[in-house]
Amino acid sequence: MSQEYSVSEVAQNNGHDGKPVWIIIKESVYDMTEFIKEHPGGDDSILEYAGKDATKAFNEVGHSTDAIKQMKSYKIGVVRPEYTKVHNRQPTSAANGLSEKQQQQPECGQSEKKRIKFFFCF
Ligand code: HEM
Repeated sequence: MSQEYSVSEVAQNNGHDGKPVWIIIKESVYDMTEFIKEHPGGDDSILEYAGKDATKAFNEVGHSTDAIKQMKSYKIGVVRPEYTKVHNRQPTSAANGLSEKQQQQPECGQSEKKRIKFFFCF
């Protein structure tokens, strides 16, 4: 089983005062301390998200499949399930500027109860 970290534990590892540089991408926690020196996108782009959720930024760059494979080497664990539950299948949205309303919006056709919303989705 993967090591679990709370969001506040991750936040403490923000690269300040010689601390490691951890980031969250999807529900996974990555230790970027060594990798920032060799990251082709520069250290700044990662340091900006040290201790935070970088999912949106990571996706927006459109990283190659090689980059995605490379991520495995830096994964140290996952974010505690409470985080995933609270953010309702969008565990990484909190630090990415989505409003509460956006975070709560269900995807279309997810469940029986939400089927009624189907019509509003198209
Ligand atoms: C485990 C995490 C990460 C890995 C393994 C990784 C790896 C890479 C690799 C291999 C490239 C070269 C281009 C490619 O193959 O796609 C790249 C480029 C880049 N990455 Fe990352 N990256 C990570 C996280 C991030 C994050 C969090 C950001 C935040 C914005 C970021 C921003 C960039 C940028 C701006 C480039 C340059 C794109 C370009 O020149 O077109 N990366 N990254």
